[in-house]
Amino acid sequence: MKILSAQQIKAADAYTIANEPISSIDLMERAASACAQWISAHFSSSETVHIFCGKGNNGGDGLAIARLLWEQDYKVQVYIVEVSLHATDDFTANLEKLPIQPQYIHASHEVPSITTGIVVDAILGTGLNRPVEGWLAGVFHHINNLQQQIPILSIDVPSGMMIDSSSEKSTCIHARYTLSFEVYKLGFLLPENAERVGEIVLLPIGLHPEFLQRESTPYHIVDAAMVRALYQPRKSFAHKGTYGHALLIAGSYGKIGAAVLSAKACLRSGVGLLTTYLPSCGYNIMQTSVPEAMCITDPRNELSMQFYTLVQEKQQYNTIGIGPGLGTDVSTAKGLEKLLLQYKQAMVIDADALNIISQYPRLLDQIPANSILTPHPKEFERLFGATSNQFERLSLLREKAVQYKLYILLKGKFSAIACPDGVVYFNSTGNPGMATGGSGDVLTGILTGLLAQGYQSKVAVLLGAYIHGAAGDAAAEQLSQEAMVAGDIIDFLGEIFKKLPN
Ligand SMILES: NC(=O)C1=CN([C@@H]2O[C@H](COP(=O)(O)OP(=O)(O)OC[C@H]3O[C@@H](n4cnc5c(N)ncnc54)[C@H](OP(=O)(O)O)[C@@H]3O)[C@@H](O)[C@H]2O)[C@H](O)CC1
Ligand SMILES: [K+]
Repeated sequence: MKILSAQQIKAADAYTIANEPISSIDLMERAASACAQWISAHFSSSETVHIFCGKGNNGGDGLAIARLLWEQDYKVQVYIVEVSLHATDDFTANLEKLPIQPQYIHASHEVPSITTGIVVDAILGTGLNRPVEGWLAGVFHHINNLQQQIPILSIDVPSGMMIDSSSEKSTCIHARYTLSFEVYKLGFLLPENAERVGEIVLLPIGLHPEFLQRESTPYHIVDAAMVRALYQPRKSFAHKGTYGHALLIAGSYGKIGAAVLSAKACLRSGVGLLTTYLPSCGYNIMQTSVPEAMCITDPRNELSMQFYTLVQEKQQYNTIGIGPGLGTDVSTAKGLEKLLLQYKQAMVIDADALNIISQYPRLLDQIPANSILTPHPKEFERLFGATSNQFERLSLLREKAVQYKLYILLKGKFSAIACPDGVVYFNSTGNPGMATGGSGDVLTGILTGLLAQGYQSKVAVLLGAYIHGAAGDAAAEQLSQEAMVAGDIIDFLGEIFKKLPN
């Protein structure tokens, strides 16, 4: 699914009006009725609905929602926040049709104290063109300070939030739900806005499919439909050689668990054969807990230069996953450098392997093209430097993926996957229960398994990120976000793979 900018959404609006064709006021009515329907499906008509409207089209939506809910016997209060002198035509048309008397607000102290019901925020939408400050910021603070039990529903966008740039300097409404039209907005997907958007509900409003199809954007969402199209069912005449041989280089004294989790996830993702390369202290643990994996050990407790020799001698590995629990010992760093000089196929690089690379940045140039890097935000910062906000970090992510011809998966609620062509995909699965030790090791295992069995890097990283999050969602559903651990993600992989065929 495409993510459009504010400008593109405006163009989609205009294209729909001209080519469906539909009048602008009827398109607003369609948007408002989608919201009113959602509200009536989720809140009883005994609730008073307090609707705050600006004077643009977002406010117009609010007025139309007010009328539609009033017609369904909701008690409705409308407050018009005088954000500007100018009102749009569709706002004015809906004001004329409003069956109740609105109250006007020109100062923050005029916000009523609301103790029951629900609040609808239709003050500002995608037309925001500067940070919210002054008395309007005061109005937003008043609304945000309403008692916790009063849900705030933002229409299209939480008022005050920029959708294409950072809103750190803007005062924003903090919504419990954002009822947004047709497409995800980029700002929703970045952590700086997590507290502002709340739960995102996408409501289709019939924007013209032709426009949505032909418009190009560097930002996309990985959804179930995309993943089903990427998935390749196994061939009926397959043998274990058909699905590749992966090498997983992982573990150090005290962190063999990371290697075990990664190895299990790799095997549960369909790899034909797996060899793990571990420090000798991990041998018994790996052979006992993952009997399906072959095991080669390094005599030291840290993985040393010897692992490069091993790869050099045995070129049969279809891919290599390196990093989980590895440690950053100097001998390991030397081994990694030698490995990068020798091995030229796409590989998966995670955790301490990334930390080593950030200590020796020259190694970035040695990483085979189309490899997959999976940093969390701190690792990303160590690798590529700090940025002043998350939109800038996103630009840097794209820039580095293009520069080094890599797939870089920046972990987060919506993990951002930047590709060598500069396109970014946001994963839509996963939950906070996955913020637990070992989740990343599981992801490395899945990605290594998919790459080894012949998926192209792009497919492997999109499919892998989605499956990882979906298995985490299934685990949380059954066990709770609190009680689930990383190993549970592996246990639910099968359930997700079963759902993939079209
Ligand atoms: N295609 C769709 O998805 C549809 C969207 N609809 C709704 O329309 C809004 C966008 O409406 P628009 O009129 O373009 O913009 P807003 O309502 O968000 O803003 C209106 C004016 O507010 C002023 N403004 C901007 N920033 C600030 C600020 N920081 N402080 C105060 N005022 C501000 C600005 O006017 P100025 O003259 O003051 O510059 C804006 O013009 C979209 O979000 C949907 O809700 C349609 O209803 C259906 C189709
Ligand atoms: K809004």
